[in-house]
Amino acid sequence: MNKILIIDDEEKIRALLSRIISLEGFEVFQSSDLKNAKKRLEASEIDVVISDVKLPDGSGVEFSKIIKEKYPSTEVILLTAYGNIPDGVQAIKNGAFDYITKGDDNNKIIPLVYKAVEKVTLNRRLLQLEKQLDDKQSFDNIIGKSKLIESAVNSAKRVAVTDATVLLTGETGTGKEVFAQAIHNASNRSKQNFVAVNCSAFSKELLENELFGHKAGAFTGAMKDSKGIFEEANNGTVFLDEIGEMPLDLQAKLLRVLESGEFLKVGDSKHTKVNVRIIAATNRDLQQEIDNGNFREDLYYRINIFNIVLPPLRERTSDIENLAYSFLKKYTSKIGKKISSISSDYLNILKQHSWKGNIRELRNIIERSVILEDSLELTVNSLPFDLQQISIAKPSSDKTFSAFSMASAEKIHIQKILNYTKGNKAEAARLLEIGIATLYRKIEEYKIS
Ligand SMILES: Nc1ncnc2c1ncn2[C@@H]1O[C@H](COP(=O)(O)OP(=O)(O)OP(=O)(O)O)[C@@H](O)[C@H]1O
Repeated sequence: MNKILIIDDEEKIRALLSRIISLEGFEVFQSSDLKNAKKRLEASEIDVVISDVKLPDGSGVEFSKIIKEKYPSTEVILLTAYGNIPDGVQAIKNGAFDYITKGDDNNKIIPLVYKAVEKVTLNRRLLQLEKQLDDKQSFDNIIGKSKLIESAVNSAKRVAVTDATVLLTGETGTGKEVFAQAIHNASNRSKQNFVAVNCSAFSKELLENELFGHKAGAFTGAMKDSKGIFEEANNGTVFLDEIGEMPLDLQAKLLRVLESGEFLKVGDSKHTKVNVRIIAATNRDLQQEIDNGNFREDLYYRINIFNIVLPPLRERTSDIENLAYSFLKKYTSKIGKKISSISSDYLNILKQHSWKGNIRELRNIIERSVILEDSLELTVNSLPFDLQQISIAKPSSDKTFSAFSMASAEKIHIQKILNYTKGNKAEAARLLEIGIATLYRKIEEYKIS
């Protein structure tokens, strides 16, 4: 339901406008001043603001500028006083959609609100398309030269040009969505929509509505027919992320779409037919989910026609440096910093970390470092504290040992005790229950300063 905010300090005008606008099926919010209006705008996505010019805490004309800067998709209609055209003109210069004269143009309000709402829908669609262009993924953007990733890319390229259903499996952040988009963009459907839905992000009812859409009157608030993702993506690709989380009865409906291309919108009695390619992804073991009774076996065989396994980052550490440099380039240009290299200590730590969040985690760590780093090189200091701890155990040039060896554990322990005793070696030897000569020998061996 579209949301309209009315800002006017005259209660009668607010109530009148609110009544006629809500009768059209819009959700209306009211505010008597700019302070509360700002709070309302922050609380939920408002489509159209109808604002008086003279308000107790400022001018509606100035406020339209602020709204357009902060919420570019929202449209503003100004209510100007009779004969005060300059206010209206200035408001339009500030980005307002239009203005109407208070009390004089009541019959113009509803048509104008409809036009403004239509413009908001266009604004949002445009923003979404711009975002898609920005994020346009192709196989060229997939970074990695390791055997595992190269084999995944080769399989994906080969299946892209067919119309086969693809199942992408891999831990979170391994690039399943990136691969899905690259497959779509390399397919014959690339000029059509690619629509992604995360099956774990909705309740059963909402997911059904999201996927299949609804007929007007299907439930309270369903004022108009609405298209679901399958209709939006007609002739294109639907990406079903986290398919393992889909409720069982929706799985049955999905199976029907896969088999016949048909589905029922919520509240509809007629089937809708579409032509979509499905790419599904999961980080779950679907075989296990079948055994546990959470996933339909027939659906599994229908989607598991071509499976591509995306490797976790810890199994392709040779790609970490390239990925890190590519994120460094991205974030230095975004944030406007001139950091051009990454220290070898920093890279060593990246190679030893376990990367449970995979590439997404690596991307976030580099972004954080670029923000925090004061020098022209990414250094260990800009890493989160838990990663910095790995540096204590980094391989030394004279004597190499892994982060998990007894030697490195011993070195870390001795270092901690010496820190605790503030460098007092006799006290440290006592706490470590070793002789002072042994402690000196170990300090030298491990090059502890
Ligand atoms: N090979 C790659 N090269 C460059 N960037 C990548 C690569 N793979 C993934 N990324 C980046 O990593 C982040 C996570 O990728 P993506 O969302 O595709 O992962 P996912 O497996 O779908 O995660 P989830 O299971 O949590 O949905 C994105 O920012 C993406 O751009």
